[in-house]
Amino acid sequence: MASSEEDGGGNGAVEEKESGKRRRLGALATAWLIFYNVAMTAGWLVLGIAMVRFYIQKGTHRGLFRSVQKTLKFFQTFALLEVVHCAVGVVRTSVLVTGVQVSSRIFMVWFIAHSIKQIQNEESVILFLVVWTVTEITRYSFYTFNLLNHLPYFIKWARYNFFIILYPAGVAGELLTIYAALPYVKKTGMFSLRLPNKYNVSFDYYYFLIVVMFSYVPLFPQLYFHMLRQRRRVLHGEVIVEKDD
Ligand SMILES: CCCCCCCCCCCCC[C@@H](O)CC(=O)SCCNC(=O)CCNC(=O)[C@H](O)C(C)(C)COP(=O)(O)OP(=O)(O)OC[C@H]1O[C@@H](n2cnc3c(N)ncnc32)[C@H](O)[C@@H]1OP(=O)(O)O
Repeated sequence: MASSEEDGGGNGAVEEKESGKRRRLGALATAWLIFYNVAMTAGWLVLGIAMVRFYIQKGTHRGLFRSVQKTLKFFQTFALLEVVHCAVGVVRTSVLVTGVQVSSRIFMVWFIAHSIKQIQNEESVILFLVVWTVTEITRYSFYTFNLLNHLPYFIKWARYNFFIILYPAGVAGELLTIYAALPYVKKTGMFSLRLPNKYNVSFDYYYFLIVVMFSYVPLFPQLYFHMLRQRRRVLHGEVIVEKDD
């Protein structure tokens, strides 16, 4: 059942502050954000439906990534605009938090799943694909309805509760996928630069991937706690003082 904010889902002072912010956001920026969020909701919905149809028709996850990869690559890469939105001040979100979130996704899509065909049928790939899809359908529909000032409470609730389980599940899917890629990367030496070479620099993608895996340890809790703070602010009306980047 959908009840809107106006039905009493929110808190008076917070709503007044929100609508003040919204007024300051120019009409053009709002129109762009509505277009962007509708397009992204539609894109991730198409991806979700394609995954369900694939699984029903084939009865296996093997080949699923291959069949949806074009849609995934397009919409996940399009999400780079989110960093631009923060940077130019169209949305009031930290460039750093959004940048880490988006760059880790882009990295997974292009430098892992796209580049290493041998791991595309891993269950962990399906795990992060399903998790991302549920997250993004919820998140972009939340932004869309919010901008239209008709936010059904269950979408708001889903946006600020699903992540509690989905975030660790997505991270598990991503880390297991990188882990599965390690033997192939080590064997082939892909994306690596060995000495001697004319630039006199060496780079080992295998060790780079290990560093990326370890970087989840300090970075993921920051994103998770950021979302927990947003949850308290939006669902319980707590005033949170955020540090500027
Ligand atoms: C080069 C190699 C790099 C490797 C790096 C390795 C390190 C990796 C560590 C990190 C791991 C991340 C793994 C991740 O991929 C796993 C998953 O995603 S699993 C799925 C679960 N995930 C989630 O639920 C999080 C999804 N992501 C997000 O929600 C955002 O990206 C995040 C930036 C985290 C959210 O923060 P934000 O502050 O934006 O939250 P809000 O939604 O509350 O928004 C704040 C205000 O901004 C307004 N806003 C934001 N975006 C829009 C938009 N598109 N349209 C309109 N309005 C927008 C929003 O309404 C809020 O406004 P207000 O303050 O007025 O209420």
